[in-house]
Amino acid sequence: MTMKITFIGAGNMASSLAGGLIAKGTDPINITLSDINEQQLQQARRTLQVNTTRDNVNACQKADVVVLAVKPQVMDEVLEPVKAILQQRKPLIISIAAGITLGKMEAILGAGMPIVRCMPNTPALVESGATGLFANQQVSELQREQARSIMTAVGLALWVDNEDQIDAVTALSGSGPAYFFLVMEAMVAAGKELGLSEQVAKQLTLQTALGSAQMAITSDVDPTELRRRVTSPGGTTERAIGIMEQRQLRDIFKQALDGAYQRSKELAG
Ligand SMILES: NC(=O)C1=CN([C@@H]2O[C@H](COP(=O)(O)OP(=O)(O)OC[C@H]3O[C@@H](n4cnc5c(N)ncnc54)[C@H](OP(=O)(O)O)[C@@H]3O)[C@@H](O)[C@H]2O)C=CC1
Ligand SMILES: O=C(O)[C@@H]1CCC=N1
Repeated sequence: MTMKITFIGAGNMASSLAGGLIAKGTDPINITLSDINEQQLQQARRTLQVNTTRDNVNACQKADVVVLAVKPQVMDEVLEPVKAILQQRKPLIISIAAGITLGKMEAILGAGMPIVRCMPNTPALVESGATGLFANQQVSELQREQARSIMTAVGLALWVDNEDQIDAVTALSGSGPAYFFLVMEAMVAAGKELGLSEQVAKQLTLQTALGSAQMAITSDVDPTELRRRVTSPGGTTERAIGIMEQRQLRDIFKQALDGAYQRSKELAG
């Protein structure tokens, strides 16, 4: 379906999403990126050949879909100046901002606006993103399909059952890439301690992460069983996993995700 899409905010996430859409066949002529930062816009023009502007109101003039891709902390100041044009035209609004609730956006923009709140993640940049979406009552079936197709262009996109679950998605897959990167950092450092060069430790770590994710995704077997198959009785993995369990790794993840979930709630302001 041909639609004109405007991104307000042309940072990491907007350029990943726009890049994914273009890779999947959207003509860059139908994409506009609006930002206060000229450097971001220059880069977008150079790498994506999209339309760019520093005028958010102008960027909303012809859009069928407006993606809000600014930091949660500036959402109020971004929405106030565009609210009249959005009210007049009622495009589909898709917010990717962490924590900003539908209620908050409806309160600023006024009633009757179709809004999808969603949470993608940075692997969208390599078309391997994971996104949770939730729509308000004003979003039509066609608009639901538009929102889903935008997010599917950069990876997996799943509707969740209620808005609260978007905060859970934020804690799980929104922030999730950082958890895996931390594990990679820790494994490379530990490999170095055991005498491997940085380069070898890094290559082996990254390939192991990729292989494990590919196995878990492509196999019918769940991660618990896949782990069991690596863990020979009395072997090396058993020793390592035993230490992780003893150090309460599961509890650390539980607390960490809970912290991210609470922070998502706080960001609503
Ligand atoms: N990074 C991530 O992993 C994820 C982020 N998100 C959400 O996506 C949103 C964007 O994040 P991200 O792309 O990382 O952030 P970035 O900081 O990379 O991009 C935001 C852009 O918005 C610009 N901006 C600030 N004020 C305005 C304004 N008034 N009008 C237009 N543009 C403006 C910023 O300019 P300047 O830099 O000059 O301030 C910046 O270029 C956030 O709300 C975040 O919660 C969602 C999922 C994952
Ligand atoms: O850390 C953040 O607040 C954003 C949202 C999810 C990933 N990055």
